[in-house]
Amino acid sequence: MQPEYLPFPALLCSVLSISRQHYEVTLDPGRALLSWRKLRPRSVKGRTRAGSVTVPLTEIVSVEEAEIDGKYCNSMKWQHMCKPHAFTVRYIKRMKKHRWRCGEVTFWCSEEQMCCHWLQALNDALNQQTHRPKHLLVYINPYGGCKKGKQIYEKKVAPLFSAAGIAADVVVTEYANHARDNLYDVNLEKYDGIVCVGGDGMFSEVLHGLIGRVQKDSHIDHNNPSACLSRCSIRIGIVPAGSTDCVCYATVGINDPVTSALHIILGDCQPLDVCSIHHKKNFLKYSVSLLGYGFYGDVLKGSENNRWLGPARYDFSGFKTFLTHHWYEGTVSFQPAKWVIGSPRDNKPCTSGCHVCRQSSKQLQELQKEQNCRFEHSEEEWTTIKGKFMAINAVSLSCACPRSPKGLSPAAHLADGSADLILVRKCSRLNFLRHLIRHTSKKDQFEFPFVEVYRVKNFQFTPKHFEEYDTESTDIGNVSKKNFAQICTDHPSCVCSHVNSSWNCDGETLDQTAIEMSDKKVKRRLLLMT
Ligand SMILES: CCCCCCCCCCCCC/C=C/[C@@H](O)[C@H](COP(=O)(O)O)NC(=O)CCCCC
Ligand SMILES: Nc1ncnc2c1ncn2[C@@H]1O[C@H](COP(=O)(O)OP(=O)(O)O)[C@@H](O)[C@H]1O
Ligand SMILES: [Ca+2]
Repeated sequence: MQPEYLPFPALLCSVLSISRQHYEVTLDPGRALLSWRKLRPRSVKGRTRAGSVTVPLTEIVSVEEAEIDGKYCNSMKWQHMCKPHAFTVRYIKRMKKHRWRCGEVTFWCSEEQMCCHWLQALNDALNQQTHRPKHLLVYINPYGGCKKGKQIYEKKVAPLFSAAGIAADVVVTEYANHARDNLYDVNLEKYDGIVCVGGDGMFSEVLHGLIGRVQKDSHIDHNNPSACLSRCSIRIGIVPAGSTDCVCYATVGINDPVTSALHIILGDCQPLDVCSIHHKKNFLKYSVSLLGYGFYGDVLKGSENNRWLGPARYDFSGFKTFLTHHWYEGTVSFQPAKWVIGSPRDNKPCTSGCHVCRQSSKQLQELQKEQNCRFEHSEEEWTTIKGKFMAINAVSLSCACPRSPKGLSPAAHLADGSADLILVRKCSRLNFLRHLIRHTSKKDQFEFPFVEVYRVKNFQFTPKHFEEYDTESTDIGNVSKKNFAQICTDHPSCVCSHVNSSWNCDGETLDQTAIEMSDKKVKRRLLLMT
């Protein structure tokens, strides 16, 4: 049978076979769809099965000529054909809860010419997807999460990359910060994207390497809190293999390596807010997920010696930290993010293509143009709150993760240029437990008199003992440490070890407790391939 073909990109329609059944197969370049429909639908219990499948061309993973083994050639079915020809299409199958799988279908053609024509048309359609990566640099942390990063990549991700014709240069890290250091030397122009196989800590390492490298190449001093950073044009993809995986979960909706690999193959792209943390004029770190003092800082500190427990170290340490029930005194000051159109109390989570992010970042860009990027000098009011806190959390995204599917701030936006600042004031142990439990249910965790949440563009925190013993010295950390040591010597029986907590910055402990965080957006935005 001759295909009704017209020159590409006209519609292509043929009768082909799938598993010995005849199907009408249509490639509609105008609507960017590939569909197949059974020609003789079978009746099951009196009902006719539709037997029709439609796949957007943007969701085709690969197209290749099928291997035809002897079994098929000798089968009765194909004896009437002098030589059967077939091609296989791999495509995205959407499952429940944002999970993706790779579906596969082999179409059998009666003639070689027809098969070639279909292969040509489908490959032309795939070649038009120019945003798809062809060459990736992959960093695997073999010690993250359950120590299965290498296995996950080799078994679940590499075969998909290879089927999609993606070349990957793989580096299995040998020490912490190996990937970060490597990114300063590597020829980035060779790659369309970087993939990190690991958790939030590993993502943060790659992010620091990439942002740092780009700033170094552009001679930008990241120690200057008001400097406008150069934009990174290369994307980072995450294959989840860590303990929390909240960057992956909050962007993709699930922490599943196959789903992430498929998003990477399609070249999906999600901008992400990145904030920078400084202590006086010294750059400390960037953060994309949680910057937490008090409860989450203590959970992280307590988990460090129990890394052998894998992801369970956080549960163990979380339980112990909850029992100790420490609160910390200090001053938080912040400026609200006035350009945003959403609020942390909204009830819609941010998803890909979110209009709140689009609108907010448009308004932010206009504001930045007006202010010529000098955010720190804007005249807007600072709100100052002095108090005793169980936890101070600043999140640039929801921080949804398997432990808390809606996250620390369910309505936080991935790319609106703001962070949500959550203040949990000193409260009873029972009340704190009620607040924590709400993270695991649909109930509002902010609906307590001791919890406040603000959408901010920046904030500063000074622990009480820094306020009292701070000097004008630039080396504030050392001066305050000295003073702090003195308090402890003066009061051997006091609870000084509990006077200060530490900051948990995307799973890393910061050396400083007095910090300034600013969320400059747009210029610091990375493209995240998830
Ligand atoms: C009684 C039930 C209480 C349940 C409370 C659940 C609250 C969970 C909130 C989780 C927030 C996670 C924020 C993410 C932080 C990550 O960046 C960080 C590093 O991740 P990784 O590199 O993958 O290890 N993870 C953490 O700091 C762990 C926090 C765990 C808190 C229990
Ligand atoms: N080969 C390695 N050995 C030890 N630590 C490493 C190695 N590679 C990366 N790291 C560090 O491990 C930390 C945690 O990694 P991550 O993948 O986030 O695991 P987890 O989610 O279990 O914390 C990161 O801060 C990263 O810098
Ligand atoms: Ca945000």
